[in-house]
Amino acid sequence: MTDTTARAADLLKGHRESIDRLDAILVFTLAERFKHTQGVGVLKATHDLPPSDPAREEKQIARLRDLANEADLDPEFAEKFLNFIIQEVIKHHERHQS
Ligand SMILES: C=C(O[C@@H]1C=C(C(=O)O)C=C[C@H]1O)C(=O)O
Repeated sequence: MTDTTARAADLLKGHRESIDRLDAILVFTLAERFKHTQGVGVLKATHDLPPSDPAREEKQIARLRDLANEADLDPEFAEKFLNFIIQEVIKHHERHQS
């Protein structure tokens, strides 16, 4: 192995270790978010509120797009990602109501 290859292997290892830690943060963050959305689902089911709130979603998407721009993350990707999560939350809320 040349010095350059060894250095590249070291850098790759470092990046992958950071990626693994960040993936763990993502999983714990998502789990925490779903705990709160489950709480919202229970409140909605017991107070006769609809599973989705499009006005709230619109505000969240606008906010997330701003944050993504600030963080140098593709805002289209950020919007798709949030929408994916919200759709899952709405499914949970619909289940609470049935
Ligand atoms: C969690 C809620 O329910 C739904 C899910 C949302 C979310 O995951 O952020 C946002 C709005 C609602 O469509 C809520 O109304 O706050």
